[in-house]
Amino acid sequence: MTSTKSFVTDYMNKQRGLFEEISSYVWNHPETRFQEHASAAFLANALEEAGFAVERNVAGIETAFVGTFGEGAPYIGFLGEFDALSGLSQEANIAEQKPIVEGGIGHGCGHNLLGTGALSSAFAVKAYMEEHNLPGTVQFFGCPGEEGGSGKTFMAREGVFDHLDVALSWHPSPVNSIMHLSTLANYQVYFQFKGITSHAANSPHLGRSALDAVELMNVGVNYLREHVPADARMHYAVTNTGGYSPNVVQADAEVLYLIRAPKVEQVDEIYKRVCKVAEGAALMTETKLTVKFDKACSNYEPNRALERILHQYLVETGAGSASEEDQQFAKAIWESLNEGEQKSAVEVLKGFGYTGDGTEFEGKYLYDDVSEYIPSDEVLSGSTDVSDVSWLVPTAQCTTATAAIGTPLHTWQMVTQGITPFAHSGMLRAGTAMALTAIYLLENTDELKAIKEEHEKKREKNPYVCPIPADIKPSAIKN
Ligand SMILES: Nc1ccc(C(=O)N[C@@H](CCC(=O)O)C(=O)O)cc1
Repeated sequence: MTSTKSFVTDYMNKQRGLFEEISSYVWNHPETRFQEHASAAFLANALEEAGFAVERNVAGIETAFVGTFGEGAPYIGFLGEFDALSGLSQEANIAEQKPIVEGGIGHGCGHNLLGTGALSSAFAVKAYMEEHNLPGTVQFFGCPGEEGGSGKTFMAREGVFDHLDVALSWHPSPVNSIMHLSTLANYQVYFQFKGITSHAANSPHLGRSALDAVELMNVGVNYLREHVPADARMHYAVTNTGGYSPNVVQADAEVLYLIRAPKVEQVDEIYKRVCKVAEGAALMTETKLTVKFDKACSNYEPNRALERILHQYLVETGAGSASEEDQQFAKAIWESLNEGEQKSAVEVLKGFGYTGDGTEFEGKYLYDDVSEYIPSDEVLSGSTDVSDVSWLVPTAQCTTATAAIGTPLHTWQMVTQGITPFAHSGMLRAGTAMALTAIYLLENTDELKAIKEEHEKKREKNPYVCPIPADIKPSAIKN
């Protein structure tokens, strides 16, 4: 074992209790986008107690913060998330669906681990820098509202990441791998229709139905679906149906669209066509349309030179080992998955960058290896606001096994596995691999050259333009 590796692993082992406490606190205080007040405060206070200078209210967002240690270049940033999802409240450590709060919030994407794992890297790098008098700056970015909010894209718009030399992050999953796939860019937009109320039986001819407009818009978009690129996605949620009275013509209705495609330009083209469909619906129903842009994010741009280094340290960190109890729980989780979920297990792993064919999982419920790194141009059918950072700064992400093979994101199974010893071990392996990568770059600043060259070559032809218009502010959701 190299002395750097033993320094970082010893640090993680000594501080494991603290990191488990932070991750468990965030898990126990699930909060949706831009309302993560308890989680953000807990993480920011932990940074301060560890000796970081903390700036709160970053980019005008109450739950965004940055912790900084050191001075001058190079600047290494760790990206941490901590938001949860509505409708996913779930008790911990049981293999059956059981909400803590009926209809409540839960950590269905493992962001309690994500934020704490990135924090553990920042802490370990600071400790190493102090011990070895290493110059440079390490920063932890507290990034709120990843789920449906694109917090980082708003932060990117305000220039929060501009000075960084590299950014590192990770995501909990069932596999140990580099996340080398690109992701879908997206726009999220509200379409609001305003009509005229009337008695639905007595004077229906006087009413103009906003709800009809929403329905007609959705029908129109469902026809449009055939005429967009195959990998584009258009989802919607009706966020206002106009009330609970069928005998009143609904004068106000609203639908929220999430439009995705591999490139921002494609999303923009589809968006303009969706707007035409909405205008058509307003014309048909004689209602007034208001389009309210909510948020957007770009597609992810991987940096292969940085990924290669992160992979090397992920391999060096290893896959760890699971206890008999971890194995038993993972088996019970696998058995709770339906046939479709079990059949999709390998596909789910491939989305996280796993490059094998799944044969080595025979008879296993927990992944016990580190996937080979074979970068590909494939696109993951999902989005992340890490993408906007990746356009500005060379960025790499790893993933570590924190859950049973087959566990899909955004499910109660993901929530219930969020604070197990196995999940915390995975979190600290990601923390270790990212910390080792950062220390390597701080000690070998020449290596930054190739990483930056790769980044700049892409940006020369295609500079970053923030996909969120300048006047749009982050918006929370009602729970
Ligand atoms: N490594 C991952 C990062 C994010 C996600 C994810 O589920 N993201 C949300 C983000 C949605 C949004 O951008 O609003 C999604 O795709 O629906 C999945 C894997």
